[in-house]
Amino acid sequence: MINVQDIYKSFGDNDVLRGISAKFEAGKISLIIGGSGSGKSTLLKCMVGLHEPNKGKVLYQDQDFTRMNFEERIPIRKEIGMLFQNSALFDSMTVEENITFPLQMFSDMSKKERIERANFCLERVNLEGRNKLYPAELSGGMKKRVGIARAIAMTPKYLFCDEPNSGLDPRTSIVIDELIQDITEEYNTTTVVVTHDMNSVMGIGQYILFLYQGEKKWEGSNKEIAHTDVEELNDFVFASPFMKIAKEKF
Ligand SMILES: Nc1ncnc2c1ncn2[C@@H]1O[C@H](COP(=O)(O)OP(=O)(O)OP(=O)(O)O)[C@@H](O)[C@H]1O
Repeated sequence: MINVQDIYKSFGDNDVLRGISAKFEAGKISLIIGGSGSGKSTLLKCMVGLHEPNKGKVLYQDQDFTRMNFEERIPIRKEIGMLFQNSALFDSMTVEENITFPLQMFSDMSKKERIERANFCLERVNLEGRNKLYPAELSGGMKKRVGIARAIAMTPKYLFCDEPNSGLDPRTSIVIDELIQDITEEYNTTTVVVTHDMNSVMGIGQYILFLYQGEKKWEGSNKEIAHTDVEELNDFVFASPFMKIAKEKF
């Protein structure tokens, strides 16, 4: 469980986050949604320590991450897996080297153990046998899956995904969503996803946090979202003609 309490973050006179509180539970997928510039990525970065909030706390279980120094954060950082927006694979490394990289950095596994773990993770994302390929030889969806394999290599307790569906076709997006869902359930991870993808919202949004101009405007589940009377949320989620039709069915 990650507990975010009253987070404020400004860049100069730009007040980006204004008093955000939310609970992200283990074994559940939590989505952060909102318009462009509403502060989603900034919140994610405050949660993993890439930004320091001006005020407020981020608690991992009961441990106050915000108060910790670099050294004190290391054990929690080791429990965090991250899937970045562009997959952020190292182009000069093979798939296997990309996946074993965090293990080499943060674990005391032998080379043989690291390769076994890479094979297991590749199998988990249905890319078995692709060890020796380079990122340039992979499709966008395959890169995301390698990114997920790398993110789960250390068996993380916390999984953060920034726009996991960006640039993917709808079918591949669903495959990625299902994979994130399966991993969350299998390993009981606390999974936090920043997304613009309304299919993901309706499909896997067990907890949804809607940011509007740096404030929490709504929170709830995908079951509840279709019945919201929050105007800004309705305008955001059900903006497209397709989503308008989908809303009637819920
Ligand atoms: N490092 C930074 N320095 C200065 N301003 C920043 C920085 N990072 C983000 N901002 C500003 O914070 C605001 C929110 O940005 P953020 O990236 O969190 O939004 P977002 O909701 O993730 O948007 P998008 O959906 O477009 O990715 C923007 O006005 C942005 O310019």
